[in-house]
Amino acid sequence: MLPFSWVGFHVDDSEVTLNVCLGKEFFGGELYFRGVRCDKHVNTGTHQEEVGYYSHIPGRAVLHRGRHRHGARATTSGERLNLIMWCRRELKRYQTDFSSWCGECLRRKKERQHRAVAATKMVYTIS
Ligand SMILES: O=C(O)CCC(=O)C(=O)O
Ligand SMILES: [Fe+2]
Repeated sequence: MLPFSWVGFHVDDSEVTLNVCLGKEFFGGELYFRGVRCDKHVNTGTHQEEVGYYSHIPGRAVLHRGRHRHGARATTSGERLNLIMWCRRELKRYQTDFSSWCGECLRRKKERQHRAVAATKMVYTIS
């Protein structure tokens, strides 16, 4: 058993993480999620729609992207036992560019597209 009851905010060094709750009886220990990020944007702010929670249930698992920023709240009583599998393809093929998964990259790309469309509309309106 780990000598602490909470896990700080982080991303996993994995492409996909499988987190299986094995038991036992406990209160607390919820996971909180704050959006997928690449290395460049890992410390950027969280948008309201990216806030999510997952309460562990013994016998159930959650599968999430390693780059999905998360942490675990304190287990306030009892004992929580989880099996965590950090999964990725073989090391030499490990994907390090997560920009296509990153919520911040996607948001910025969308903003650029909107600005381009707005600029095009302005050109058509003026001419
Ligand atoms: O305690 C948990 O359920 C999450 C642990 C975790 O995120 C990790 O070990 O990477
Ligand atoms: Fe984790």
